[in-house]
Amino acid sequence: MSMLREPSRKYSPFAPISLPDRQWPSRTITVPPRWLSTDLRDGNQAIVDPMDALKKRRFFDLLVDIGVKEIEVGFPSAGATEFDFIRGLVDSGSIPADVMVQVLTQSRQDLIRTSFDSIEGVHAAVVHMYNAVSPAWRDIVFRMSKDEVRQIAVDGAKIMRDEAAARPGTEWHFQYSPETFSTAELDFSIEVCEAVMDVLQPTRERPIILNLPATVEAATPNIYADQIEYFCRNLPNRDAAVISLHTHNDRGTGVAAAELGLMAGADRVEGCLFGNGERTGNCCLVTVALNMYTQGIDPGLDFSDIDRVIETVEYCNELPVHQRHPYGGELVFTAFSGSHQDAIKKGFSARETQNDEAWRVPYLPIDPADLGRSYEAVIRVNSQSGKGGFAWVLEQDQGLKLPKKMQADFAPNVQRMADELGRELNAADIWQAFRAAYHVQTKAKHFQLVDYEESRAADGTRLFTGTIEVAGKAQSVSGRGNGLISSVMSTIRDSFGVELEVTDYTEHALGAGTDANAAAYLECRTADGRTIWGCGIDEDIATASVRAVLSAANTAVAG
Ligand SMILES: CC(=O)SCCNC(=O)CCNC(=O)[C@H](O)C(C)(C)COP(=O)(O)OP(=O)(O)OC[C@H]1O[C@@H](n2cnc3c(N)ncnc32)[C@H](O)[C@@H]1OP(=O)(O)O
Ligand SMILES: CC(C)C(=O)C(=O)O
Repeated sequence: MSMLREPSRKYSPFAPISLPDRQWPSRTITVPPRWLSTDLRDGNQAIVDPMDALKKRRFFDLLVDIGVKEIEVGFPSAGATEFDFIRGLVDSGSIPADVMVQVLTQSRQDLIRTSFDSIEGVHAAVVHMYNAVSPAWRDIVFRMSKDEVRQIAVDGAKIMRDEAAARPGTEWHFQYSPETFSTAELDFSIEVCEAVMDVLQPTRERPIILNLPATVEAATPNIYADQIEYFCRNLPNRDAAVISLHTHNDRGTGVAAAELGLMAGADRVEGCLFGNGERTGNCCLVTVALNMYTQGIDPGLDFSDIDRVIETVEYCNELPVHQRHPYGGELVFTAFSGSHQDAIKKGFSARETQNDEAWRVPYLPIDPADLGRSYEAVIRVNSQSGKGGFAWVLEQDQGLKLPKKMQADFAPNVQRMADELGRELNAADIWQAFRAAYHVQTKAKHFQLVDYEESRAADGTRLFTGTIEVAGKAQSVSGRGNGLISSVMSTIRDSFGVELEVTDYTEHALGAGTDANAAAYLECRTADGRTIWGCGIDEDIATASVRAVLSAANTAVAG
């Protein structure tokens, strides 16, 4: 058994929809749809251990917190766990006034009645009935003709109508799904939906929800969009229907299909958080909503603390959210590769100076902070990384803003370490390597500042007088120069024979959160023509510069 050389003998291409004047390709999404979460139903029916009441309640509360206003809470006729949970939600008054719950049922009298029983008494509810309408299901599952399949829907609709009429305490809404819509003949789907509408008599003011599922995703998403546009254009009494999308992800394009379906005229999207659901899952509501957000549209769903959402979803589904899942995955805001890191770091620096709200950071489609993510993990370092990577980590972790040329000087140390260790380098690895390379806050083999004083002579020159430990032995030393740095340079030249010429110097204050207040960086040329760097960190900026000279001197003698 293996893949066929001629797969066309087994699989046929999906026939295109004849819609030459299709409008959806030139439309854009400008308003959010109505959202329905089916996490507690389609999501729940697809996991190994369906949620118990506690998990369902935790998930329900999360959905309410996020701002979902339509929640499919289960399949009440499936069994006592489902029924009791739903009944409990209603009886405990836990359903907010602006949230409408929905329950799913097959088109069978006993199941429909049980479904009404489960939510009767709630302020408003949607009873959602389905039956499959496409050829394979008609022929194989039901062994029924088109007329008989249409009749299943009509019979169920009548039961729904009568049950609702007999239970006046709730504002009942109806939803019908021609299951397997995406693989059914379009005109037949319309015919069945029309027959259901004839029974339920929806109006513009009290519309029916017609949910058009890609129960199994079987074609490219443009085909689904054609199907939705065709359906919307040819459904009689379209104004009395809310067109809802329910896409699965068998081809990996469930989100794309939902988006194109909205462009094609739909009003509502059903799905699950992070795409849980049958087989490859349902359309991911987080992705569709945040895709809109990145186009400047408020989706009406709040993912400001996306990690909390993930935590609850993973707990309830007992499934991990993939590390590369759009917007939520642990790695989706992380760059390991050098050129990405370089561009991202420049993007963040540009934001500091531009004072501009518009988001323009290369490689990041959304500001991680909008989702409650910190910038620290945006850049991580391994053997694929470049200067921007460790420079970012040192800046985030230690507040150090290394000059570009010093980054180049330090880079080989990081690359060597990453290659040797063969793993990601964490902030502590990089900091330790930096301290070792530049003799910072470490017991240097050669020169160690103990204390010093600086005084000004009558001629304006500066006198450095201090104690420096040399290989563990304290030595009193002094030197004169035009400024503090040059007086220290003279000292180490005269006292220790280390001749350095300063070619570059920068300093900056360190942000809150570190013990030290200032960092100084010094580029020097040695007598034998080498370019070396020193770094000094101290509470006091002047002392930081002295330390930077000694750091360079240590490097010079270390060779
Ligand atoms: C695409 C979707 O996700 S649809 C939702 C699917 N979700 C679930 O099935 C989860 C909950 N389901 C359950 O707990 C059970 O399936 C129940 C309680 C609904 C029904 O259980 P049972 O009656 O024991 O079995 P089962 O689901 O296999 O029913 C099959 C029968 O229902 C018929 N049937 C299937 N779907 C429908 C429908 N939508 N409307 C009417 N009849 C249907 C089948 O043709 C079959 O009839 P047959 O026995 O004459 O061959
Ligand atoms: C019940 C329907 C909407 C369904 O879950 C599907 O077709 O995937």
